[in-house]
Amino acid sequence: MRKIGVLTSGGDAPGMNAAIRAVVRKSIYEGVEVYGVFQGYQGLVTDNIHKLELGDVGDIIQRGGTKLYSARCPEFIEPAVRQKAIENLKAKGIDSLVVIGGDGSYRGAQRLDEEGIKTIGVPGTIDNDINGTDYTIGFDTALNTIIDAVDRIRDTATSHERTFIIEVMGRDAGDLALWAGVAGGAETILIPESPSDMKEVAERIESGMSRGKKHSIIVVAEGVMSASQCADELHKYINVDTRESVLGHMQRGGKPTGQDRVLASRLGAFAVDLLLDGVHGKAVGTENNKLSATRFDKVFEESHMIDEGLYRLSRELSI
Ligand SMILES: Nc1ncnc2c1ncn2[C@@H]1O[C@H](COP(=O)(O)OP(=O)(O)O)[C@@H](O)[C@H]1O
Ligand SMILES: O=P(O)(O)OC[C@H]1O[C@](O)(COP(=O)(O)O)[C@@H](O)[C@@H]1O
Ligand SMILES: [Mg+2]
Repeated sequence: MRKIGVLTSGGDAPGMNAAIRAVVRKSIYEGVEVYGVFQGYQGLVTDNIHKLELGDVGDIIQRGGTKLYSARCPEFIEPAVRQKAIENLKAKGIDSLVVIGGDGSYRGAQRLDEEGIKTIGVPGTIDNDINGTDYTIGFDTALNTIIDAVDRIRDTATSHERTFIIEVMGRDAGDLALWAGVAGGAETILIPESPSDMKEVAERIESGMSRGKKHSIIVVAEGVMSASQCADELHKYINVDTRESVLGHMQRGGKPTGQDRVLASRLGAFAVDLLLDGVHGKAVGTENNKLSATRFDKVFEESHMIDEGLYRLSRELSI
């Protein structure tokens, strides 16, 4: 009988639990034993690996975070450390692994696959910074959390006639900032993929003020600069009353949206299907809403791109 392991790694993302549930239930449905690795790659190394049953993943589809816990395990880049992980898996007869995580986790997954554990990656990160999928699990939930925050901040921005600078997560990617900025009607969106000139930002705010506009919302991706740096930069060109809001980890938690639950369920089950068909060394995703699988080396070939058309639109709609 084949045995499949499953782990979550890197930053937790809403919908990871739904993905774990899908991997576990689909494996058992197919007559395969499934093992949960607790604490990501760290748990592989410390042998924190336990058999899971149907009931172990009951009542989690609606929960944020990850029942298997997550970790960042920098030492996993060392071949000797990974060897220990592989020995732990093989000792339990586990030859296949589903890694639910982000781009960093995929690097570890690729290494494990090359070193003899048949591995499939499932994209779980709020950042939406992975090639080979239209969306990552957790992005939609984080996006909606940010939109809610922007809407609330807008009330105060309007009432007090202030400029608000809202810093959002995304690591080196601007997707969360771009999508939340468009959906929240931000006047300015600053993303790493398209460097902005702060003088021009100040001029746009000034031109809005000359038309009678009294408040302004700037959404800045953490990959560009912090909210306080952004305020300092802005004040070099314009004298406006600013307030900064760093949304932080509230963006990462919370109940997954329907989109994220469905995406996670589809991708988790697909990962099991692929392993049972003998496919490995790939990451699953959806492209144009169809299930897809992309070799890890292809996923890493190019850096993640934002939707240029959406960025252009954001500029056109926020004059
Ligand atoms: N080059 C690499 N080789 C092996 N493992 C890696 C590599 N890069 C990252 N990892 C593992 O993946 C983990 C998660 O990566 P990280 O970038 O923190 O999060 P995410 O997977 O969400 O992007 C790291 O803590 C490390 O254990
Ligand atoms: O929780 P930490 O370790 O402070 O990390 C913060 C980072 O994690 C994220 O929330 C998610 O990133 P990953 O999915 O790559 O782990 C980033 O947006 C952010 O930069
Ligand atoms: Mg990442």
